[in-house]
Amino acid sequence: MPDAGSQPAAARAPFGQRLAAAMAARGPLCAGIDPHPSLLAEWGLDDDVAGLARFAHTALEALSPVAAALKPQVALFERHGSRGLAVLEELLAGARELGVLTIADAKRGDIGSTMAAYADAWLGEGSPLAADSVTLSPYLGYESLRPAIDLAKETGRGVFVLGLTSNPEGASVQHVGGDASVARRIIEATRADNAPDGVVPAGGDRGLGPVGLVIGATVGPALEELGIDLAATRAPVLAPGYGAQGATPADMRRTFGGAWGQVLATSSRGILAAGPDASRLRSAAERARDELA
Ligand SMILES: O=c1ccn([C@@H]2O[C@H](COP(=O)(O)O)[C@@H](O)[C@H]2O)c(=O)[nH]1
Repeated sequence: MPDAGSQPAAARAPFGQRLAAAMAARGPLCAGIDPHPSLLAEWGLDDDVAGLARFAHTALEALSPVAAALKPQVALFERHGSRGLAVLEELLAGARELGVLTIADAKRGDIGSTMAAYADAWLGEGSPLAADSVTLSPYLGYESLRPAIDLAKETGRGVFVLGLTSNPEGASVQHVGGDASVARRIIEATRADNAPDGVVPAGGDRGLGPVGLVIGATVGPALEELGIDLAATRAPVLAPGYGAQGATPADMRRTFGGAWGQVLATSSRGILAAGPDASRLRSAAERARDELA
């Protein structure tokens, strides 16, 4: 595989430390790069590979200085075929050069043997699609994700496992069962993986580990209702739902309570609607970052 120009794994600090440093320096905003057909049209671009490349380049240059991380939505590159994925590779390489962390929102999940191939693609040294982290779906069981979790730890990268998603349909699977809910089991499973040297810390220690969680900003009181102690997991929390899906900073502070320091709020359409002008795009991201902080 061609080398993607990344640092050797040995020289890379653990993902949790790198993310915490980025959040301390730039605030708790992750800017989503979601080139929806409707946004391409609003930006005066064609829904083709050239339009996609222009969109990705503009978003990268405008948003990198103000976001702790960028989150390209993989599906919106995949819909352009192999040339769309080539644009994503260029975007990931550009983010590395600009020193901004990336979260490939691919939501991968499969039996362990296939999961190892997904891990190689999104987290492997020298893979052209390697990002700093990738989103994973635990529907086949948390342990089926092991190859990706282990590779993330080895390479100083991270994963974000779907816990409580922001869409209204998620509750019918994730919230059922109270204390024994799927969401609670998945979320609690991250705790052991985020414990340094296998020691599970007492609640209150906020040093972030490599295994993050996706918890929607829209889930309201679900964490409390399901008896979930997010702070004890030391998981970085990627929170979609802020912006276009309606959650406000006040909603998020109520939802995440004492775990707020772990939360990286992500917004895509809410920021991207300000394009294509790069300075307006950057201002929209700055406003989002400031109201979150
Ligand atoms: O529970 C989830 C998991 C992932 N997402 C993704 O986040 C962005 C949200 O985009 P907005 O335009 O800010 O609504 C998008 O890429 C989703 O696929 C999510 O929304 N909810």
